[in-house]
Amino acid sequence: MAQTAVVAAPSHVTPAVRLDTIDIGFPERGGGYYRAVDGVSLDVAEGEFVAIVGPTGCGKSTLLNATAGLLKPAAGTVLIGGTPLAGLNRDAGYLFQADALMPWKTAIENVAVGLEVRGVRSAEARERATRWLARVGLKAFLDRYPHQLSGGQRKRVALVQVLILDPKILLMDEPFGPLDAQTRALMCELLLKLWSEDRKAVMFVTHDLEEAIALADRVIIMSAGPGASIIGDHRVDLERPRDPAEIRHSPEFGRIYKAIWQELKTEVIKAYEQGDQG
Ligand SMILES: Nc1ncnc2c1ncn2[C@@H]1O[C@H](COP(=O)(O)OP(=O)(O)OP(=O)(O)O)[C@@H](O)[C@H]1O
Repeated sequence: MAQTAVVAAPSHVTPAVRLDTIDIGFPERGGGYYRAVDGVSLDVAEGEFVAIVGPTGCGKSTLLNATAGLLKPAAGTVLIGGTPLAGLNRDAGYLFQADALMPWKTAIENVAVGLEVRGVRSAEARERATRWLARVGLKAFLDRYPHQLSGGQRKRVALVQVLILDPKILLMDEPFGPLDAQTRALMCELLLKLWSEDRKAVMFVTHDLEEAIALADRVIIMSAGPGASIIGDHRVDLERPRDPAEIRHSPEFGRIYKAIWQELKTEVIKAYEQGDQG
């Protein structure tokens, strides 16, 4: 581990998320078993923004799925606010690469529906959805259907669809992956703005190391699978509030990037070599 590495939060503070020595695997065709992640421990403090990077197929999504309660580890425990997770994680909001907008509902309906399902009156749900959509610059697009919105606009709707439910934990899996570079930069800026107004614990999976450093308080590096584990844990001590586009030009950013990339590169090469052999 590099010098910038940090250890878990002090033991007297209950983390928002604790992955305690978890193993996760999948049955393979023909009766085998693929051990995806092996002995992973990770604490995410309340209000902390943690980015997870690692070579393709190493198990980043698998870790998020376990934290969401969508996957049960073969061994180890997922603790949410100190309580072992059983079933779905109701404290978490999940944003995937592909958004979960319903094509037959307008932007406002897509955002309000989550509140309505929780018993909020329709008029109030719509009022709150309007406020949220206005916060992300979509007040003029309330009645548009998803196919009438740009990729970036749809992503903003998807983001507020999750945030309106006020989850304590935000799980984001390559959320800006399909967007063009400029839209992606604007989404990063928007995400940091919203997060700084109401700090949630965030686990953010990305392939983009620059994005990880620009956004996060800590960057976690996973090794190549099978049996992937955490091999690096770097604190990102860049000032906040940050402009995620501007901060990339600072010398401190360059130093952090270099330290993390040195570790990550080795794993990326390993994963490619395994792919070539496979
Ligand atoms: N349902 C499943 N059944 C069998 N194998 C699976 C399943 N889900 C994931 N895997 C395997 O587990 C490993 C980890 O997958 P995962 O999607 O978590 O990786 P990742 O790091 O998120 O990948 P990427 O960066 O490419 O999105 C991969 O080898 C994948 O093929």
